[in-house]
Amino acid sequence: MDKPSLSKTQRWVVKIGSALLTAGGKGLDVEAIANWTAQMAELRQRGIELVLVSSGAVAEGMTRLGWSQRPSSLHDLQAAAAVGQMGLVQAYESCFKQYDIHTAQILLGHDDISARDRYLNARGTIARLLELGVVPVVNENDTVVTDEIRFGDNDTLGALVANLIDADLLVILTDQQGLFASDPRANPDAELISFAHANDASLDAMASGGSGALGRGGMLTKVRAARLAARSGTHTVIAGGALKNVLVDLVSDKVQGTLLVAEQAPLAARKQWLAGQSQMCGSLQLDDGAVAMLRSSGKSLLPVGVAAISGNFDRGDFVVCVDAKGVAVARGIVNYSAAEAQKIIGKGSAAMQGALGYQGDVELIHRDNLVLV
Ligand SMILES: Nc1ncnc2c1ncn2[C@@H]1O[C@H](COP(=O)(O)OP(=O)(O)O)[C@@H](O)[C@H]1O
Ligand SMILES: N[C@@H](CCC(=O)OP(=O)(O)O)C(=O)O
Repeated sequence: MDKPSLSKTQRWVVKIGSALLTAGGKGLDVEAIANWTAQMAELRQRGIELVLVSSGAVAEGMTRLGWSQRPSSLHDLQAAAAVGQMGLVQAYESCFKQYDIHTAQILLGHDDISARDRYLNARGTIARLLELGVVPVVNENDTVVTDEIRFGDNDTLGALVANLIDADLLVILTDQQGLFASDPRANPDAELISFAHANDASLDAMASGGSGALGRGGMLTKVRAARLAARSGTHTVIAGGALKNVLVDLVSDKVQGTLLVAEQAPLAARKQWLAGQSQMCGSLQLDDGAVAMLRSSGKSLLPVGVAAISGNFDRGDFVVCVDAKGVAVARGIVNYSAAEAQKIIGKGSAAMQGALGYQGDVELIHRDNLVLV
């Protein structure tokens, strides 16, 4: 297996864990946050789009509330998270401000990723923030989640965010230098794994040592996150957050930690996932021009190229695109419900707002959500 070069990666999710952020439970490590921020500002200058997934709300809330032991009651945990989240976003906002970079707070729950209309909204909003040069700071929406539906650890959330935005790279910063052949807290001589395939099943046994006192998932959730990220073609680096230049060095392929490689590139992975969907909720009948355009140019499908629709689909559902004879041409995720689509088909972009009563997406199906059949 060849080692991929990270120098051309363009969209990163950086996940910073509780164990690192809170200096072993002594409050937010502001110096460390300033250091990561400086590195991320440099990465932004080099044109890399960044989404930060930051843990630490519960740990910081505990410090602010004077609690020395992690509470077990759900509402205590949620209260601590709500208090601590303020500290987290304040810290990032003031550090990034020194580099004239805006931050944005995004709190996500399970439904925001699994419900298709919310998924499209989260994806669209994050993409827009990245275009605007903003660094979104993501955490789980701890205040409202229940045990059954919480991600729990932010490694999983980081991977889901990487899937959501088709990131090229997920960087998981933690308190160890990477994945070791066994837990270095129990076995100080364990060897650092520098490079492996994300789907290598032997990694699970190495990572089974549990988490530290403040972290949630330990190394196992990081390995599983790498596997999840690989589904959207995202490579993962697990590295020690305290190491000098750990983020910036990645651009020159200096990986100070463990690189877990995905097999496919993000767009190819997304197209394969789209092609594998079989449950279609409706169909769009395209005019000849739109059929030719889709086949030749790979552009997005605009409402103007659709002659008729059938089925009772919602925003975020899968639909099949057919030609005038009913032959399938493409399939994809539609941006409008059937009722809304009915109002805008055949219309140019300028007329859409009048027909809908609001300004929505200009595409009926975005090119990234469309695959030819
Ligand atoms: N094979 C391993 N290699 C490295 N660390 C491991 C391994 N197995 C278990 N761990 C533990 O995982 C911990 C990091 O996970 P965690 O405490 O959840 O931190 P974070 O808050 O950064 O997610 C390390 O402190 C380490 O003790
Ligand atoms: N949402 C939680 C994060 C949970 C957590 O600690 O995750 P992790 O850092 O991955 O072990 C918080 O901000 O406290």
